[in-house]
This record gives sequence, C-alpha cells and structure tokens, in this order.
Amino acid sequence: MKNINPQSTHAWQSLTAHFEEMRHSTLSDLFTKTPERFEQFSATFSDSMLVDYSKNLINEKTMSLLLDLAKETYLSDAIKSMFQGEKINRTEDRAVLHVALRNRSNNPIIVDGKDVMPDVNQVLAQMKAFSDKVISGQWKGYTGKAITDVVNIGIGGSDLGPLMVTEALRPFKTQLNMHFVSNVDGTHIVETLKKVNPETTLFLVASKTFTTQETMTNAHSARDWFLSSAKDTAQVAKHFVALSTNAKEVSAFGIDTANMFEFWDWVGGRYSLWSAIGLSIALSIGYDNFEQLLSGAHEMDNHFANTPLDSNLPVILALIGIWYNNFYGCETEAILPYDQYMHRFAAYFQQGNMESNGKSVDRNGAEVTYQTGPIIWGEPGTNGQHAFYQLIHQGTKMIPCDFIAPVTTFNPIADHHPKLLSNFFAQTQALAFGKTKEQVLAEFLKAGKSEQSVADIVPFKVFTGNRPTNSILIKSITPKTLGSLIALYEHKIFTQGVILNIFSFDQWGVELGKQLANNILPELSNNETITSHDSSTNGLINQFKLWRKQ
Ligand SMILES: O=P(O)(O)OC[C@H]1O[C@](O)(CO)[C@@H](O)[C@@H]1O
Repeated sequence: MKNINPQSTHAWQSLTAHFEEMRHSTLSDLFTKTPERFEQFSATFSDSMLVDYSKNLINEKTMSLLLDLAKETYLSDAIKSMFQGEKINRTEDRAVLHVALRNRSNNPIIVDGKDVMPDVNQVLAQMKAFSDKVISGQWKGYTGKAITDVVNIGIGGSDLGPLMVTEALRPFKTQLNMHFVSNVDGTHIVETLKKVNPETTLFLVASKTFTTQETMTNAHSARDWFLSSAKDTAQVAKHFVALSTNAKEVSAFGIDTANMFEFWDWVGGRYSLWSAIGLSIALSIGYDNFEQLLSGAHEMDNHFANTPLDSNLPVILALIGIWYNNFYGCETEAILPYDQYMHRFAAYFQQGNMESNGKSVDRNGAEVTYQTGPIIWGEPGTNGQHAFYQLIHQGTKMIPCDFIAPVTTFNPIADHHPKLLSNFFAQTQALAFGKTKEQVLAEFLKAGKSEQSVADIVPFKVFTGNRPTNSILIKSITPKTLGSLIALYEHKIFTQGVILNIFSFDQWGVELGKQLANNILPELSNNETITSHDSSTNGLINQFKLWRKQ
C-alpha cells in the first residue's frame, strides 16, 4: 500500500473547489435538473439488494472527482494487497484476511509462504461437526442431558458480531437459547446465570488473545458457578469450549485444546464473526445457515475485488462518506435499520468503523491534518423517529444516514410491515426535500386559517430538507443477504482507511485505558488514601473508598 496524503492529490484540490460549487445546491434542484437521477445513482446487487444513493448532495462531477481521489491514493492496488494476504496491518505486522474465512471458491491465499485455506476449511469442518452434535442433542452435559443454552463469553469483536448476527437471523433459529455476556460488571454474568442450568449449559469462551480482562474474569466466574454444581473439574470439558488464537492461554485456563476452535492473527477482532468466533452463530442458526452467511459475504468480496471502482458499491458508499466527512464537515453517520431483528447492527458497526478508522496518525507516522473516521450511531426505525430524528430533520447538524429495510418480513401480522416501510420511504423523502414556508402556509390556508393568524408558527414548521441519505432495500434478511450487507460495510471502512492514509486494522487507542486500570486495580484493594495520581483521579478513588466503607 502506498502512503499518499489525500490532501496532496489533485483530486482533493479539485474536490475542495467543487465543494464551493456544490455547497449551495439542493437535492430538490438536483432531482429537478436530472429526472433520471435514480437510474444514475442506484445499483442492485445479486438481485437481492438495491442501493439507492441518489438522495446525496452529489452530481456526476462529484463522483468523478471522488473516483479520481480513489485512483490517486491507489485504492485498487490496496484492494489487491488485502486479498493477496500482504501484511497491510503494518503496525502489527499482520495480513488482513477476513476474506479468506469466507473464501468459498477456495482459491489459495498465501501468508508467509503457506496457503491458509486448508486450516480455514479444517476449522469450518470442526465447527460443523460440533454444532451438529450440540443441536441434535448428541453432545451431552455432565449428567447426560442435552444442551439447551449456550453462553458466549466475549467482548468487542468477540461479542458484538455474533450477537448482532444471531439477533438479525432469529427467524432461522435452532432450539438452543443463546446468551451473550460481555461486560466485566458482575451484573451481566450473574443475571445470565440466573436463567440457565449448569447441567444443560455450554459456555463458549470467545477471545482472540485469551487475555482480555473482562472475558477472562467472566469465564472464571462461569467456571466457578459450574463447578459449584458439577464438583468435578473433569466435567469442564463437556461445558466449556474456547474460540481463540492462543492455545497456551486456553490450556492455562483449563480447557482441553481438543475443545478449542482456532483462528489466526490475520483475523482482526472486529472482523472475526466469520471465524471460529462465529461458533455461537452456527449453534444459533445451524451450520448450513452459517455457511450461507459466508457465501453472501464472499459474493460481496468478489464484487469488491473485481468490479471497476465506478460501479463498486463499497467504494461508492465510502467515497460519498468521505465527501460528507472531509468536505461538508459532517462528524457523524447514522445507520438506521427498519428491521427490529437488526437492532444491534449500528452498534456492531460502531466498533467496526470507529475502532478501525478512529486514528489521527497517518501511515507515515505523521499527525493527520484532515478528519478521519466518522462517529457511527443509530437505532432501528421507527423507534428512532420518536427519539432523535427531530435533530436530523431540523437540527443544525448535517447527519448523513443509511436507511436499511427488508421487502419481506418474517412476521406478516396485520398491516405492520406496510406501515413500517411507508415510514422508511417517507423519511428519506422528508429529509431530502423538506417542506418550504410556502407549503406550510398553503396547508394552513387549506385548513381555513388566515395567513396573519399563523405567521408566528410558520417558521417552526419549515423543513429545510437537503439532508442526505442512502437507502438499502433488501429482498429479505437471510443469512446470505446479511453476509453481503456486512461485507459491504466492512469494505466501505477499508476503502475509507486506504484513502485517508491510516492503518485500519490496529487498535492501539484501547491500550492506555487498560494499562491505567491495571495500575489502579491494586490500589482499590485497601483503604489507604491515594495521592499518586492527578487530583481528580485521586479525589474520585478516595471518595469511592470512603463510601465503600460506609
Ligand atoms: O477477542 P479478544 O482478544 O478478547 O479482544 C476483544 C476486543 O478487544 C479489543 O482488542 C480492544 O477493545 C477489540 O479489538 C477486540 O475485539
């Protein structure tokens, strides 16, 4: 990967000038000028997904300059480097190969002179055999009963992905009850253990490093709880398996490495749901459905790797994101799924995007002089409409939004789905075109009010519009289409990282807090007054100690 400062490119200079032309354009004007705008700025993927990006503040020139930016920053070469297993995660000296985990065409991918595919396929076979056994009831607990409940203990990428997918694919569920414990707050594990029976519960200890404080603390508490019933450490093997890259720590914890599902350092935590970390997904929806998820992602991988940049969906979405982030000065992006099952989708990509592109040092080690990754947030529609959409519609900030909705529902009760979808369609329309003062007034006049009597209220009812959105319409949320959708967002993040000249696959920013917490933890074990920190930290710790004593 070449380390090009995006601001040094011709395209960046041209985009800066072009922004001055565009900043006063409105979506209404853009749509009026080009009636075929939808055809021009939308595309379908695999006959199951429609991406409409026409309600953005872009024209042909914008897209052409953004594509120049992608070319000048050697995006195509970077995509090749990732798929070929080059060590593009340079600060950790690792390849970035979540694409190998779902490489259903099985073509060799070489890392350090070795094809990784045989190992990938071997772990998939192990996951299939294990999940089949547990789902069929063949795998027995220590009293001979079949497993009814699965508790995934993990955090960050070892939690958010499996949790999001198992929720999104609930209509495909097996009979197993799934639970996810992530927080080191004892409440999380305690409340979960209240719901399960040690005789019929399987714990998946999911941790790439197997050293993460939260996960190891929860795993030890789960094991203690289990042993208080089973009374025999030999029974742990029937109830605890590990999903990890660290065989040494797995054995040290007391899990037989025969019950370990391996993955590799070239799988980033936040890109790991496709790996052994996805075992909870395979248990929740069955292995065949898990494989469909991989296939959907693989299809998007092929699209990303082989499609020219100007019709490459992850690239297009990434470029539009850069347009708002770096030229319009938007700080956040909202992801708004109109699908209750997808209620963790935004939270998942909050980690995906913010841990990947929340960097301020470029690939040369210099401080950046431009904005990098956006703040990601969101909630499902229609709930968000009754909470924060007020600010999106009429606030002072421009918040580009992605609206996502399925055409069909798994719960076709009464007219819920048409109502849901009418909101999905209406919201992007309202955001784009707003309501003028004249329209507000006309409505009042039609209702028999005089212009004079409503003059005071009119300004509050005006919607400026011009608020950009993408709409992603999906035939149905299935394992396959969800796989494609996740991969679409993953590659969008990759593309933005390449263009913004940052390393998207490390996460040094999480280390300092961990280190300082490790320093503070022993200080909490006694009642001595602390003086070694700044006055705020000392004050907080000492008040904690005082109130704890009372
Ligand atoms: O799987 P592990 O090693 O327990 O790490 C969990 C999470 O912690 C992080 O390293 C930092 O928060 C994430 O990147 C990762 O997903």
